[in-house]
Amino acid sequence: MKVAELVSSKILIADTLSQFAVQALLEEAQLTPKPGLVDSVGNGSHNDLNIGLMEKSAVSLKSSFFEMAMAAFGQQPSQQLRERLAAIGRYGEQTMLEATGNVNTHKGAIWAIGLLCGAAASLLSVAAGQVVTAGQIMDTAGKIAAFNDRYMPLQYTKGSKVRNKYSVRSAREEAIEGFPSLRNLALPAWAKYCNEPEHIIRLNVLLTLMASVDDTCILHRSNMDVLRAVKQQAALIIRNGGLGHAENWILYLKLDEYITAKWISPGGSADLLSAGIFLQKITQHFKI
Ligand SMILES: CC(C)(COP(=O)(O)OP(=O)(O)OC[C@H]1O[C@@H](n2cnc3c(N)ncnc32)[C@H](O[C@H]2O[C@H](COP(=O)(O)OP(=O)(O)OP(=O)(O)O)[C@@H](O)[C@H]2O)[C@@H]1O)[C@@H](O)C(=O)NCCC(=O)NCCS
Ligand SMILES: Nc1ncnc2[nH]cnc12
Repeated sequence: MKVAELVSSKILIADTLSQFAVQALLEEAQLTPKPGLVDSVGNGSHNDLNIGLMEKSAVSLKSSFFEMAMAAFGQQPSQQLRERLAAIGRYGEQTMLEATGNVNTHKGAIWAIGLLCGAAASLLSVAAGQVVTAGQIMDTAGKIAAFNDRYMPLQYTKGSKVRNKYSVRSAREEAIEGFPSLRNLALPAWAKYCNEPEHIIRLNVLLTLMASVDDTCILHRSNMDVLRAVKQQAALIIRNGGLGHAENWILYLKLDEYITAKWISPGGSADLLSAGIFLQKITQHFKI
């Protein structure tokens, strides 16, 4: 392949990946109704968020995802790649805060989708016609995340406060372990409910994640008992066959009432849902 062709194919792939990333964020935000989360009809347990802000945030992140894909082309997982993606990720966080007037809309999603975007670009640049699976993308993302970022500023984040208090799998471990919640729960749930309408599949995937994820957003605003109660209620709906069954909407309504009463938000599960939508788009488009 000539240099000009190579550069334009890289740009095309990076553009496609970053478009998919933004679409995944938009589709997660617009999925309705979601308990405690912003959706098309309400702001969930958030005084400072709304659907317009979520959409603005998603669109603002396009160039950051594009840069992450470009940075990863032709690269194997390495400390250098980890640090490059981290610098772009921090720039993305800044861009998000500027777009939203300082409200955190997508920090967890920038992390998860940013790593997956870089991993996909890295694999697509060497695969040239070979099969690349969602599993390989998650493995590669995990390997990148496992490298140390020497330039990470010391921040006392909500996640770090929760990690000091409880032994949990937060956003950090989720990525380093190669996204077990996506791999073992979300993607199998997609396959299991594949004959349902798309919005029901996605709500069932969200519930599947909520039944298991140690969501530091929930833990930071409440405690382990509340997280356990959320997990149990979400798991019950899934055990009963999910939201394709009309009678389970009563349980979903109860879960929503509980989440609203406790004023909590499953933001970590929402991020993993958008990461799952992103992987689905990649695998469908690149037929991998
Ligand atoms: C490694 C980082 C993810 C930082 O992690 P850490 O845990 O230290 O930091 P947090 O600031 O707490 O952010 C983590 C966000 O990840 C989401 N999340 C939570 N639990 C999980 C989980 N178990 N698995 C996966 N993901 C999870 C969650 O994001 C969503 O919630 C956000 C709203 O959160 P917040 O504002 O904190 O809470 P609210 O209650 O809404 O606020 P108030 O209204 O009360 O004020 C929302 O944004 C969702 O996205 C957590 O917030 C990583 O970010 C990092 O190191 N970044 C540096 C750059 C980098 O290295 N990038 C690499 C390449 S991209
Ligand atoms: N829809 C949503 N509402 C609130 N926080 C979120 N974080 C990610 N998606 C979210």
